[in-house]
Amino acid sequence: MPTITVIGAGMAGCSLGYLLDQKGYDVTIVEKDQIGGLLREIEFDSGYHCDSAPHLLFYDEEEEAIVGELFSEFTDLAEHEFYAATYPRGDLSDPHHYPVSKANIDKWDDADQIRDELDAAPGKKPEKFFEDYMLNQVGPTLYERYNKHYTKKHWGIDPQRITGDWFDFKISFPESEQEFFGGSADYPDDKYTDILEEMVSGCEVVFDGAVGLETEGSTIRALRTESGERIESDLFVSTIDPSILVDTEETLNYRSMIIHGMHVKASERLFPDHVDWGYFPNHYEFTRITDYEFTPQSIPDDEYILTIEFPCFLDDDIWSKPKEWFDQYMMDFFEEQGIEASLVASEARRAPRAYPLPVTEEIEKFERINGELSSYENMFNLGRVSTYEYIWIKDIVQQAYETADEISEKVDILA
Ligand SMILES: O=c1ccn([C@@H]2O[C@H](COP(=O)(O)OP(=O)(O)O[C@H]3O[C@@H]([C@H](O)CO)[C@H](O)[C@H]3O)[C@@H](O)[C@H]2O)c(=O)[nH]1
Repeated sequence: MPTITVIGAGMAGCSLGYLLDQKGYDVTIVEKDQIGGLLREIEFDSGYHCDSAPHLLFYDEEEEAIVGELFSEFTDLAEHEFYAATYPRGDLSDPHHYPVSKANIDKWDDADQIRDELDAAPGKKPEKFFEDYMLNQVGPTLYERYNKHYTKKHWGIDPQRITGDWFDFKISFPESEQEFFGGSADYPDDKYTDILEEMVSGCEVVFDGAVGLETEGSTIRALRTESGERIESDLFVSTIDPSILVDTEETLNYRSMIIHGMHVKASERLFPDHVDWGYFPNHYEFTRITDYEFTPQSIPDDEYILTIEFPCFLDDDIWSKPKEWFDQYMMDFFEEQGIEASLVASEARRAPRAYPLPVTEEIEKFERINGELSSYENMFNLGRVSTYEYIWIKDIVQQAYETADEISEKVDILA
């Protein structure tokens, strides 16, 4: 039986490791940090937990049921109707619907002008860049208030340059308030960390960082690691940044995220009762606050488990701020909002490669770097970081099933 080395133990590496182990292959997973990647829960000293951002399992039940089926092998899934709000004035007493709905228009003094702009806008049509796509649908005023600054803050790039195939999937403009993805999503009863650890229980997990490849012609012979090991294998699968593995002077940029987890005691809930998270397009350095009341843990009535997301690049000052800075930033926010809050526990989780950048130059750079990797006959890749695509858990699981099948075909050819 051929040996397979999977690089990275996040959602992509763990789901593939599980599927390959089920097929009876001898799988080694090489992970430089801990199993779970970005899905790993933040564990507070107070005994509570939350994932690092809301990682919802949303999928089309007809076309994409496989993600639900995979998770159901490890946990019960609770269906939940997720609602979001947005706070364009930065004021918690003034929630607007997210997805931004036409009903929000009445909240503005210049509602008539906004309606005129909507009438004049051409409506939804395919566009290469985010700004054009949004302006077509909502006109300049709504775009400015709800999308432009949020998008700039989230990605750190001028929205005029942001491209992608995700606009239609991520952005809608309904008549009135609706659930986040226009339908319910699942959330696991068990922790993601435990689920992913169970997924790889049949694989050998080596905790070491990958640093490069040892190759011979078009074949990879071994993975080289930080500790100086050579891990030989017949087949390799990467779920990590390709610039780490190939010999290149170029580095690939990702948008990083500090996800600040907080357990607070507070005088009131931040959002309306049915709302799970809030967006802050303007005014604050963070993009989104999530309230983890929907998780299966009993949190006292006046206590809240929150994550607050601060996007940045690795060379921005904020990336290296200590956790106390984020605590203070949020305590000031609560005070400004008239909420009396005290901190029970907190942790700042840092995700250096949270999002591939949806701009032409970076995508072209990725293609140059990844070109070398994909030229090796015994290398496969999947996952958001390694394919440099803004994809979600449902897509990663789909890729894992497809990669497992491709690997089986390859094994048959090798045999
Ligand atoms: O107020 C806003 C909010 C967003 N946008 C635009 O939408 C883009 C996507 O934002 P969002 O959907 O919040 O992005 P993200 O992928 O981080 O989060 C979603 O995915 C799941 C989860 O991470 C996967 O399970 C999460 O639950 C979702 O929120 C943004 O770039 C803006 O361009 C806006 O304009 N205004």
